[in-house]
Amino acid sequence: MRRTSLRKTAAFSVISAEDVATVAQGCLLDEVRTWPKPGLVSHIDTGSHTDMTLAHFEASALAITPYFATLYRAGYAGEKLPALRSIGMAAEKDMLRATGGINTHRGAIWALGLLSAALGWRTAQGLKLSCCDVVRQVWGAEILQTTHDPSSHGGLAHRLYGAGGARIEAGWGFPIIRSVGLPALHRGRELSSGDEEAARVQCCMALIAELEDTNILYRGGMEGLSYARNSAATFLRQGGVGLPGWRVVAQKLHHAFILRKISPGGAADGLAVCLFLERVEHLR
Ligand SMILES: CC(C)(COP(=O)(O)OP(=O)(O)OC[C@H]1O[C@@H](n2cnc3c(N)ncnc32)[C@H](O[C@H]2O[C@H](COP(=O)(O)OP(=O)(O)OP(=O)(O)O)[C@@H](O)[C@H]2O)[C@@H]1O)[C@@H](O)C(=O)NCCC(=O)NCCS
Ligand SMILES: Nc1ncnc2[nH]cnc12
Repeated sequence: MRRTSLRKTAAFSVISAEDVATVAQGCLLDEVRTWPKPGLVSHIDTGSHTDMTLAHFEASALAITPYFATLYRAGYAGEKLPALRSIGMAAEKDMLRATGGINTHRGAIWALGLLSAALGWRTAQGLKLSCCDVVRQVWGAEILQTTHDPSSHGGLAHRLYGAGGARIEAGWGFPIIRSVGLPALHRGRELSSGDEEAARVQCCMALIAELEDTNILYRGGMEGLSYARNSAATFLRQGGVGLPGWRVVAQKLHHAFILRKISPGGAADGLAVCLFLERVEHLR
């Protein structure tokens, strides 16, 4: 396919399918290469996980990259949700093949996949809508109607705790990403005088404090979720990455999550989504 260069319109940039895929890959790699994120895998350690390492995330990110371009093209062609879902499921299969059966990026395929499709849709329509609004307006109703697989971890969290998880966030146009994640990323830069890793930690903590993360619910129940939210909120209240010695505080929290074996996979995906939105919408 012909590669188009970035071209700015009055409100949003036009970005090619290949560029979207490259940006998505960069965001996934930046997410995993952020430390300390409580309970999560990074280049330093494997957090609460005994089955996944940085290498799994890198292999997975490489394997799923082409699907973001495919989803962009599907959005450009005006495809409905079922067509996007079959591409997303093929991406999940390749992820599992690359990781030897480990779920590294299921939530990221979902969110970044829908947003990639939204960028394609918006380019084709020439409309000045944010890609989060495109997801909500074009596919939101269908997304909110999809039923939970009762055997999935998300399905279990929905049945036991009524958690909406990744579907609700996407169906409503990523409200927590927009109202919590992106402002925290910007605030993190201010607090740390532009330290990008610190900004990513601030963003991840803010998302942990707000999201109803089905990974935490699955492993730690409601008690685990309350603990995770409260402790991340305390970190932020105490000054977040603006606090002198914040890395030591964040590292302690990381170890506390590891002791409880909880892992905020939804917040990790949310961090990648915030980076993606900044980069494709040129918010920064
Ligand atoms: C519609 C789906 C989202 C269905 O998924 P599911 O029913 O599982 O729904 P959720 O649990 O809500 O979400 C799936 C993943 O999304 C991440 N997530 C969790 N909470 C939230 C939240 N509140 N908001 C947004 N996103 C959230 C999370 O993904 C991350 O964690 C995974 C790693 O977790 P890990 O701890 O290793 O857990 P497991 O391996 O599962 O178990 P154990 O280790 O504990 O044993 C990793 O994937 C991260 O990305 C949730 O897991 C959707 O997935 C679906 O239908 N997909 C099909 C394809 C499709 O339709 N695509 C559309 C076009 S792209
Ligand atoms: N860095 C990470 N660690 C564990 N689960 C994740 N899901 C997405 N990113 C993750």
